[in-house]
Amino acid sequence: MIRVVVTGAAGRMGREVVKAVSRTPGMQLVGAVDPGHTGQDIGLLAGIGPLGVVVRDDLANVLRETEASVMVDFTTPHAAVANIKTALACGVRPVVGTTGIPQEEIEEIKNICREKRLGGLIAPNFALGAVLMMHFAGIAARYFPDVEIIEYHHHQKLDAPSGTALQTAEIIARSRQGGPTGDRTEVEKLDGARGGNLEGIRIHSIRLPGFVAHQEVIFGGLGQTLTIRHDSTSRESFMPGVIMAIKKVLELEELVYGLDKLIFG
Ligand SMILES: NC(=O)C1=CN([C@@H]2O[C@H](COP(=O)(O)OP(=O)(O)OC[C@H]3O[C@@H](n4cnc5c(N)ncnc54)[C@H](OP(=O)(O)O)[C@@H]3O)[C@@H](O)[C@H]2O)C=CC1
Ligand SMILES: O=C(O)C1=N[C@H](C(=O)O)C[C@H](O)C1
Repeated sequence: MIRVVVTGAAGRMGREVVKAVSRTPGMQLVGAVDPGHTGQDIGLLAGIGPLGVVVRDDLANVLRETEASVMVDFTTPHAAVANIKTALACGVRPVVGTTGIPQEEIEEIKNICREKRLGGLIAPNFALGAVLMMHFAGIAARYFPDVEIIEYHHHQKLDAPSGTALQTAEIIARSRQGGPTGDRTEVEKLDGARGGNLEGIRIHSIRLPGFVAHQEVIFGGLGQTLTIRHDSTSRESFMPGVIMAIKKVLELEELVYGLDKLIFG
């Protein structure tokens, strides 16, 4: 039985993880941490009826008392870094979906995992379709060096651009030969009109009610465009990836970044 603690358990993603873990054979939800909801039954918060797991705010004690083997974190960048370090100190493997964690923190976490020979996973997107979108974008970039990314998210998202857009741009930058074609002499008449710029790849972030998580990667060529689009229409889309990561992290002895490494090797 894989014993799982969820941090950020009362949040939009945390509640979905609570439901998914609770209905997965071979897994047991043993703890829930979310400081704003202490004392409440997490099953009731997640809308699946009482589970007898009460939300707490003392992660280290929860991890030790429950003898957890995996912690799943969907919180904020600052909280996630502290939670991951607490988990590793307790010998618990982190599976992390929180985006916006600074690169230097990821490097430090990598070192802790290596020293302790403990596996961990940080993935900016757990939806299989999004992982494939990034993979296909990497292939297309070999043939189409001109590309821009548009990502669309719900209006309560804290970070921009999304972690997925950043990972997509990094994959494209590694895959394409050189930068965009031609000289650009454009003038930005309104600050930000051309979006963010990661290694010459423009990223545009839309935030509106009505969206969950969506992205288009648009390649432009001579007389043609190629658009690769992924839509998460519900947060259930992330759950098969989260469940897969909980199982696979037990076999890892280092920190892995990106679900693609577990899927494609
Ligand atoms: N990798 C992926 O596939 C996906 C990643 N995400 C990422 O997951 C993160 C969370 O998203 P979402 O669920 O929408 O956000 P929410 O704001 O709905 O949930 C975050 C929860 O974490 C709680 N929290 C804050 N600090 C702590 C702490 N120290 N310990 C435990 N819980 C804490 C918050 O409480 P309070 O509100 O009281 O502060 C809140 O309940 C974001 O970074 C988002 O980008 C989202 C979807 C998919
Ligand atoms: O905040 C979200 O909702 C999402 N965040 C992740 C990201 O930043 O890429 C994954 C997905 O896009 C949903």
